[in-house]
Amino acid sequence: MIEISQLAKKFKVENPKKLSEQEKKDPRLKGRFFHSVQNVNFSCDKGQVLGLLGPNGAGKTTTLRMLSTALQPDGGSIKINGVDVLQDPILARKSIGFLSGSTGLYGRLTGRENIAYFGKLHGMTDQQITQKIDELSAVLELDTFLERRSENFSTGMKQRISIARAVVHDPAVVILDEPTTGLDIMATQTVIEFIKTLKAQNTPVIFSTHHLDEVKELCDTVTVISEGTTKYNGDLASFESLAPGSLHQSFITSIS
Ligand SMILES: Nc1ncnc2c1ncn2[C@@H]1O[C@H](COP(=O)(O)OP(=O)(O)OP(=O)(O)O)[C@@H](O)[C@H]1O
Repeated sequence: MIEISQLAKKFKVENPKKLSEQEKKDPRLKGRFFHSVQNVNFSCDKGQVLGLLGPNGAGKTTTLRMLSTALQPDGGSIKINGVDVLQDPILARKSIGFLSGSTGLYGRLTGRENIAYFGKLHGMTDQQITQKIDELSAVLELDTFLERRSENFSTGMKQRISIARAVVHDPAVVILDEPTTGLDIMATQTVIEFIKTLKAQNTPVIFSTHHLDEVKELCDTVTVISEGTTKYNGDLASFESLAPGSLHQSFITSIS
């Protein structure tokens, strides 16, 4: 179980001229600070998949980066099974598997070496790493490129290795920032099936997306954030019933 309460993060605006026109008008801009995340709340239980939705710039990536401990929050709490991970970053790194949109692979290493390197950082033995890579290779369909250097991988290959790398240590919670962005139909399906496998193993999964069809297929619960604030939290059926017709309409209703 992961519980996020009143999470907040502001950034100092070093050069106001560099802000986009939209950011200049955004109520989150207060003096020299841009309050990217102001009050985000949600929770995700064992065996649940939570879809994190929001318009561009809503604060989804900033929120997920705080959950992964890559960013230090200015306020709020993040608890895994009741333990505040901000008090114990080592526990957090052990407990959370995080796929970020920006971390690259080491091009000179093979797919297997990239995954194994992370396994070693987590203190796994060679035997544990080999066994886990075999398991992940089967579900993420890595076998045809696992032994190749990753420098020339396609977007889909890179993403599948990155996902394997994020979960090699069997984390208690998995957090995926836009896991299917830029992927073709086949690679998207592989990632969707992988999320279903995690769910079947009872691992809570939180993923951000702009694809409402993925939300319909995968999610038990939905959180919508806009301008750094949670606007909606609820199960998929309640989200669907926000507006008859389509999830698209439900999304619009939730942020308006
Ligand atoms: N390091 C930073 N310094 C200053 N502003 C930042 C920083 N990181 C994010 N922001 C700003 O915070 C806001 C939220 O960004 P964030 O990337 O979290 O949004 P998002 O919901 O993930 O958007 P998208 O759907 O486009 O990926 C944006 O206006 C962004 O420019």
